Amino acid sequence: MHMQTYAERHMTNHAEDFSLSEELDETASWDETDDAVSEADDFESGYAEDDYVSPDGDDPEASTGALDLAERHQLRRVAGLRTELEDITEVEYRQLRLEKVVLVGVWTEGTVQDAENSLAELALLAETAGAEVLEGIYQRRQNPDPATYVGRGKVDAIREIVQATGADTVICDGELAPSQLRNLEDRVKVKVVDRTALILDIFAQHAKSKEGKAQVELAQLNYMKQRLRGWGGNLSRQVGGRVAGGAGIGGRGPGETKIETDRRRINDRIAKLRRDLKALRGTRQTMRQERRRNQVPSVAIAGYTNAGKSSLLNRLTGAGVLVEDALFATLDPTTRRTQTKDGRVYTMSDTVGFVRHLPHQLVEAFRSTLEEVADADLIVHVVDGSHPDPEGQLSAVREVLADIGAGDVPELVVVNKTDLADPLVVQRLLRSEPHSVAVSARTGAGIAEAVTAIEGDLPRPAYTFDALVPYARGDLVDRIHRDGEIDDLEHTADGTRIKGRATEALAGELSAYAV
Ligand SMILES: Nc1nc2c(ncn2[C@@H]2O[C@H](COP(=O)(O)OP(=O)(O)OP(=O)(O)O)[C@@H](O)[C@H]2O)c(=O)[nH]1
Ligand SMILES: [Mg+2]
Repeated sequence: MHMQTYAERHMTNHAEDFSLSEELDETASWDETDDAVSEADDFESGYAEDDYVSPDGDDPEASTGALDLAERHQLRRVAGLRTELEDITEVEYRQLRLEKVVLVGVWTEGTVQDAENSLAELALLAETAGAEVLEGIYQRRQNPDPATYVGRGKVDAIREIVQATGADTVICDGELAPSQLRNLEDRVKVKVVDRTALILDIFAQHAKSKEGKAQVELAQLNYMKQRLRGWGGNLSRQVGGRVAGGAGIGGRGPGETKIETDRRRINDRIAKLRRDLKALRGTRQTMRQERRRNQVPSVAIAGYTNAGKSSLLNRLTGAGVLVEDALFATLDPTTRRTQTKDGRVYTMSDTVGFVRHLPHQLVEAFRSTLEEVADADLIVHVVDGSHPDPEGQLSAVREVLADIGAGDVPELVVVNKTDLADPLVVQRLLRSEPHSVAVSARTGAGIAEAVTAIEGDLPRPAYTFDALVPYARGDLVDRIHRDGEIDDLEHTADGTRIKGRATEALAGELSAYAV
């Protein structure tokens, strides 16, 4: 898509229009307090039918393959409106149908450059979700307004921009309280969504596997549950008027009873998704245990979205994973078996990209996927050296890593896109990150060094041995090549004399031939 060019193409900086001196704003708030959802999740009730995910479904490790872009874009248009509950989720999330949007940010700290980067990222997210960005504006304020996010005086200015540009949606650069969304909608007269909803929408569009879809839906429902009442009134107006053409879904007036029903159904659905995910997790754990039993080392490629993680996996293993200039192209982890130069087998996995302020609902829902990162023997942390703020991306990723318990896993920083990046920036990153290499996944520059660094970081087999393996046991020699490390090998009259390191199981078998 439009990575580097967005800002030049579209962005209108209205920071000056919005006076830089903080308006001493009205402090009164006209809205009720945010709804707290008191109902506990009901794990026992729920639907008996098992129509969504089944534990024996997709192999979670199977490659999702190179997914055709056209096919994916089609997915977004297919609305499977099967039940009333799905009506809500589909309409609110999968089918946000953001067409023409105005972006609004509140800039509370950092430099002008930070504020612009943040809005440029929001624009990329919006474009990834399928929207056309008409205008991006931000306001300098000490804090977002508790009632309307931007200062109330500025809400009128936004309404004017919306009217002048013909936008149908306003996207705010943060996570807003339900009341803020409602108040803004009331005053700007079009749909208002926040960054969290936008990211959830992209995930919903991109999820392919059963597990991925279930994880995203769980995150969406948790997000929506807190906003039922907040959005109830506006929902019928928005959906009825704009999306559904006044009929069908939008025809329902979501009264208080309706909201209670919806809430109960959401809780039921959440309970079911959790059960399904637990079953899927079982399959995944079995595989992981299998790997661990055989002591196959694992490498997880992690990093900011669009850093080039999938490109690197392809370059290193020929995996053929989807690569796209879009945010969150990869949602379903792909694992590949590969070998060191001396023949040791290890696995390498691609993972979902991270982003600043990754919605906590997503971190929660994707926890089982992310746990694989925490479980890895090495994290290859890919960072886009050509991005305006690579250091910011490194620390945003490390925050998520710490959050999922991967803070202590050894890390190799791979500065990617050196073909595009400013060499001075690359040098700066290599200096500030002591354990790092620079590569271009596109041209292949630096890949050999990266491989050497990765192989050097793999855990070594724990047991040393010195054995004389008879020629009849060629199978053992093969296994030493695959699972062990060879320091010295010599063909003698009586067999192959090998010194090296092996896993516990292999060392046990070799003890019969110990010298
Ligand atoms: N110029 C250049 N572009 C690259 C390089 N590596 C990746 N890209 C491009 O960057 C974009 C993102 O690459 P991906 O490999 O999909 O990135 P990712 O980190 O897997 O992204 P997500 O899965 O969306 O989080 C694609 O357009 C790639 O072609 C590189 O070394 N140089
Ligand atoms: Mg990817």
